Parts: sequence; structure tokens; C-alpha cells
Amino acid sequence: MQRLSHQRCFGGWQDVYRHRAESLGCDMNFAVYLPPQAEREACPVLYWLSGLTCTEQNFITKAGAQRYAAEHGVVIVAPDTSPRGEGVADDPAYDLGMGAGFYVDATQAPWSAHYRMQSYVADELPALVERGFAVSHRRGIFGHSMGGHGALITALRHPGRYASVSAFSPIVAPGRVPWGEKALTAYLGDDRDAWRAWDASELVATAREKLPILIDQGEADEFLATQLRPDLLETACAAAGHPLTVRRHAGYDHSYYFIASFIGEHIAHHARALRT
Ligand SMILES: N[C@@H](CCC(=O)N[C@@H](CS)C(=O)NCC(=O)O)C(=O)O
Repeated sequence: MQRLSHQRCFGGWQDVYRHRAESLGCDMNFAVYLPPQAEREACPVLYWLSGLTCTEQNFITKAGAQRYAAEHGVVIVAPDTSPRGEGVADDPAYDLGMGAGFYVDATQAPWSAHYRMQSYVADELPALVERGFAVSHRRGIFGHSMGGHGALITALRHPGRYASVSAFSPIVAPGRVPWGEKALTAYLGDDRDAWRAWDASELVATAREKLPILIDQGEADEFLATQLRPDLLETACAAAGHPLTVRRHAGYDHSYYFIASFIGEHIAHHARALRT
């Protein structure tokens, strides 16, 4: 593991590391914010999953999360959104291939050679972080848009692994919206039954653990009616008796300006679960 950058921030450190990711078969960057408390105690870790076109940089430069992570004593780890590099399959569109891993383990060629983002974010990265840093084994997960979908499915697929989950403007039903249909067809194939294990609106029906879900959604989000459809998760959660809070905010769009406006409340939500 090689440290690429190391910067003082709110009394802690904003670092970026590069390492060989075995599950992806390529080198990967991830960001880690270490709050001041991490120098004297094993802090819990909150995993942030970013959206389409992002790298590990978008969240750490735009969300303003470090101030709240320092206040609550939580580490935040933010990985890149897909495998990258020479020999990794790609597509010219922004919503497939590099920058668009959708946090699934692909089964279809050419994607299956490297696109195993679910194994990376749920297994390899937490194991690496918990070996490499003096952190606790308490974990939370959150994300934005494609990364909101990633956070929801990762928590739902791994009961007991996360103490808290939340999302900003998530894709909640990838099997029923254009971004998701395109990605799941490419990565998992045409059989829609195989998609259900990667769709939060399907997973809540059989979830063994009813981890409460917090979602914030801007009402002026350009992708709300076509790609995000929080109503589909509300219907599924109501049918399953799964606890869900969706807060809709007038005037906010899909951007990091929206995330920055509510990131403090999300970190407080996670800290309540992680530090008890
Ligand atoms: N059409 C847009 C779609 C991509 C997009 O809106 N990405 C969101 C996540 S779904 C994002 O976080 N972009 C990076 C940023 O705002 O820093 C684009 O290509 O820029």
C-alpha cells in the first residue's frame, strides 16, 4: 500500500492510498480521512461510495465531510468507482465501464475479468483498512446516486456487517430504470432474475436484518423521475415492513452542493449507530 497524499484537515489527516486490489485485478486508489481521535482510539469506519464518473477525489474535495468526521470521531473511506487501467474493459459512455462499476460482481465478458466492485467494497477494502489502520470493526456505509445504490445493496446483502446505512439521491431500483437496466444487462446478462440480488427494491423483501435506511433526495434533481425513483423503494419497504425515511428537499439538484448541505446530518446519523 502506497500513500499518494497526506494533508492536515480539521485536526486529522486526509490521505489517499494506492494498492493492488486482488478482487479487481488492478491497482486502485482510495481516500481515507483519519479524524484527530484516531491517534488515540480505534474509531469506527464509514464507507462512502460515489456516483457515476467519480474517482476517490470527488467526495473528499466537494462534500465537506471532514469537519463532521472530526466532530464525531469517525474514519471515512472513499474508494474509486470502478477498476481502471490498461487491459480493463471500458465503454465510451459515461454510464458504463470505468467510472461506472455499479458495485456489482460482473458475470459477463468482457466485464467479468475485472468488474467485481461488490467483492472489493464489501470484503477486500474493509479487510485492508482494518489490517492497515488502527480502526474498530464497527462499519457504516453511505453513498450518492450509483453509490447510494451501492451502499443500499451492500448493506442489504451483508446482514450484520454494517451498523448503519444511508444514501443521497440513490438509484433504488436499478432493474426498472435506464441507467440500471443498461449496466445490469452488460455486467450480469439478460436474465432479469439474476438482477434481483443487486436491486435494493427487491432485496428489502427478503432482508433478514431490518437496518433502518435514511435517504435524502433533492426535488430539483434532474434524474429524480427517470433514474432514481425513491417511490419504488418506499413501496417495497412499506410492503416488507422495512424501516425507511425519505426526506425530500425543495430546490436541491443532484450535485455535491446538495450532498454538502446534508452531509453533517448523515455523519451524525451514522455516528449515533457506530459509537454506541
Ligand atoms: N451527465 C453527468 C452525469 C454524471 C453525474 O451526474 N455524476 C454524479 C454522480 S451520478 C457526480 O457525482 N458527478 C461528479 C461531481 O459532481 O463531482 C456527467 O457526465 O457529468
